[in-house]
This record gives sequence, structure tokens and C-alpha cells, in this order.
Amino acid sequence: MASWGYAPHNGPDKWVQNFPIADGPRQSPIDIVPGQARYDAGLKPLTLKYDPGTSNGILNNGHSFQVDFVDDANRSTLTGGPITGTYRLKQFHFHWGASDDRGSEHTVGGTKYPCELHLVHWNTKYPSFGDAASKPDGLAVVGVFLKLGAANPQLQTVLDGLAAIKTKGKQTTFPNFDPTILLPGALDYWTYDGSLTTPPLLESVTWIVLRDPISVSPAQMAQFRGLLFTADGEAPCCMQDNYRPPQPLKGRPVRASFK
Ligand SMILES: O[B-]1(O)OCc2ccccc21
Ligand SMILES: [Zn+2]
Repeated sequence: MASWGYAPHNGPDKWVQNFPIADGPRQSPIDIVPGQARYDAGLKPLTLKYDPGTSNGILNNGHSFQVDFVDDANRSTLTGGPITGTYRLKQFHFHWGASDDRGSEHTVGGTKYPCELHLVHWNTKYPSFGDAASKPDGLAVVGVFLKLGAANPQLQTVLDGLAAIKTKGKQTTFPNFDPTILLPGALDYWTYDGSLTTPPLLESVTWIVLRDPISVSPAQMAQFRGLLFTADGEAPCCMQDNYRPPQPLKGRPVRASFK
């Protein structure tokens, strides 16, 4: 297909045509079944140390929007948890639905949330994100569910940036942002070995999915849906339902950091 997307002609069920790994042994997302996750006392607490001075820009990439970080030094890092060594924050982005009943990529006992945040980090044992993305221990992504409820003032800071990047390819500056404010109070998590949830679907991600959601209001969800998949001058197509559904677990263990 010309280029992948989320429409019937180029969406998740078609990706295998250009990216055969779509049917691979460690694909993401998955349905997390809490009763089947194994508590692992050996799992360390997550250590997320983010320097707001590393936030750089906000971009509509045609599939989602992302906030990019300067990653030429260990200023915004993930350590501890299930990983060894130091992983650097590269970007965060979201996936969401056309309506509040769907939108997350991971599900919990079959439950879908309206939105999911991905904080993407790469292993500094490799020279760059691009290099790390092709290694089995190259990436670590922290997933955070967004649950309908009260408006989230910290999230609103990000949503206020969307007006300037409505169409594909638009970007603007996004300085002095600390992603820590987007995290829930407790950092209890599930973890398993998986993949990117977008093409090229590389099987290089240690997933760290937080148990506790953060809040989002229906009005805030509408702001996500105000973005466009399409570029300036093209027939407008609302950016929504940009999520891949859960994939087969294929025998993988899912561990819990909590009882
Ligand atoms: O596929 B994803 O959305 O999930 C993990 C990830 C990492 C980098 C880019 C895009 C993604
Ligand atoms: Zn993602």
C-alpha cells in the first residue's frame, strides 16, 4: 500500500502486506489480564528523571502527534523497572478513538480506555534511537492509560499546542515541558516484551504499562479529534481511531511490579 494508516484500505489488518513482522512472535499491543500477570518481587521501581529543558517541539506526523526531546545527553532518562542500564527519552505521543468507548492500544481484561500515552525511550548502549529501534532490548516505552473523568490541567498544557499543528507535517516549538506531570501518583506497572505498535512494528520494545490511569475529560478528548491525518490542501480526515488492536500473546509472560 502507498503508505500505512488506520483506514479500511491501509489500516492494522493490512499492515502485514508490507510489514510481515505484523504476524511475529512479540507484537504489541496486548490485552493485559491482571489475574494472569505474575507478581515479580525482583522487579525494581521505575526511576524517571526528566529535565524540562530537553523538551523541544510538537509535531503532527500524520499518524499521531508527538512531543520531541533533545536526546544527545542523559538529561531525561528511564532507569530501574524491568530494564538494565539507562534509556533516554526521545518523544511521547498518544493513541485515541473516534468515540470515548475506544482508543487505547493495550486493554486491561478486555477494557478499552479512550486514550493511551506512550513515552518512548532508547537504550544508551546503542549510538542512537534509530539504531536501538532494531535491537531486541533497544526501546522501553512507558504506557499510561487516560480514563474519562475530570479535565486534566497538566494534559491541557499539551492540548493547547495542538491548534498550531492541525495538519500533517506541521510542527512548532514546545519548550520547558516536564512529562512527569502526565504520570499518575503510583508507578505500579505491568511489563512484557513487545514491539512498536505502528509500522515498521519492530520487536524492540520492553513495554512498561502503568496500572493507574490519569484523567481526561470528554471536552479534552474532542481536542485530540480536532487534529487531521491529512496535510494542508488535502480533503480533511479527522485524526482518530489511530490505535492498533491487541495482538496474540504467543506464550509471552506478563509480569506485575505489584501484588
Ligand atoms: O508504535 B508506537 O506507537 O509504540 C512504540 C513506539 C516507539 C516509537 C514510535 C512509535 C511507537
Ligand atoms: Zn504509540
